[in-house]
Amino acid sequence: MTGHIVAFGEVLLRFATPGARLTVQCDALDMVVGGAEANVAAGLASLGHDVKMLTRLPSSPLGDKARAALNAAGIDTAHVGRDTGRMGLYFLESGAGLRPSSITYDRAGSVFATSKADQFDFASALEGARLLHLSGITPALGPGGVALAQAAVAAATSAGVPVCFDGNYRALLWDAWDSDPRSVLTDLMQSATVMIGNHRDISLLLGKAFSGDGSDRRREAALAAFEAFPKLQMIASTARHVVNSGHHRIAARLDARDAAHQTSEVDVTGIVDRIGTGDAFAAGVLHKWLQGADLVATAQAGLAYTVLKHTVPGDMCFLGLQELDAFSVSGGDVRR
Ligand SMILES: O=C(O)C(=O)C[C@H](O)[C@H](O)COP(=O)(O)O
Repeated sequence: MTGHIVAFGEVLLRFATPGARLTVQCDALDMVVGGAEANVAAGLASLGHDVKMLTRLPSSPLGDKARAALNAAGIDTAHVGRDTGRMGLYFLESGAGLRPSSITYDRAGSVFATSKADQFDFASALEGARLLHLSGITPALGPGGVALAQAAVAAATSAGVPVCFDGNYRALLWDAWDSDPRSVLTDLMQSATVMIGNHRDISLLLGKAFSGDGSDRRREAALAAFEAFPKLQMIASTARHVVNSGHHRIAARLDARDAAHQTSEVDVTGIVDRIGTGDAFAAGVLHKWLQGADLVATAQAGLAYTVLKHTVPGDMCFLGLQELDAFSVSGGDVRR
């Protein structure tokens, strides 16, 4: 595979309550490195792709920790800038059964969120790239984040690099400032070739509800998005039914302009960690899409990688090609 992928976005430290404890019951929290775009980068790097992370981190032990985690995942960090300032954090109170997990962000004023577009060398990171991946989290950070996301897609467009945009709607971030997510996200979507998002994300973008049932509703939404966004070639989404926090049923769906494919549903039980599973889905889909695979194989890879991620603690999925390929035949038994 020639050419690299650029992932642009904020890298975070996550502090999670161990087991299913409430925060009030904990004296220590588990720390891992995450962040939506870095999670996609880690998945793609683990699947054998050449991936560069374009971000900025504090010049501090916390920034060192984040950069070391990116390197450990096999991600190129040559375009990771460093500066004095704070690290973006989030706190995860882990759920169980019918009590969902909850997230508290502590990322305002981070080095990434306060960066200016001219502090990133978009042109050199994107030179020779096959894809820019970014998400709706960067513009949700505030007016500065909107400017960063706009600069990233403008640089990709002028370099002729296709854009993958993951809606990743985070109400907690958009609601923290006087934001207009619809106009910001619609503008960014004009540059996207691939969208990761479902009919609800499309409803938000287009200010329109889709009335049909199940698959029909998703197709109706996809066709409306293809009409609104002329560059868009593929929309990838999961259909997730939550039974409880340890048991979900998941299918993968891909919509192209002239065809669609939805996989059958997989029962995912004994969930170890749900965070980062949307990013693993994106990585699995992009992995196959970049190879020019058909909709069926691409949807299957997205499904397999997201299902596998539910078994991996932490934000990032480090499973490789062998695990991805073995997924459908192993049945979960020990490999010896
Ligand atoms: O929320 C944010 O801003 C983050 O970046 C933290 C997490 O890494 C992603 O939210 C994971 O996203 P999912 O794959 O959809 O679970």
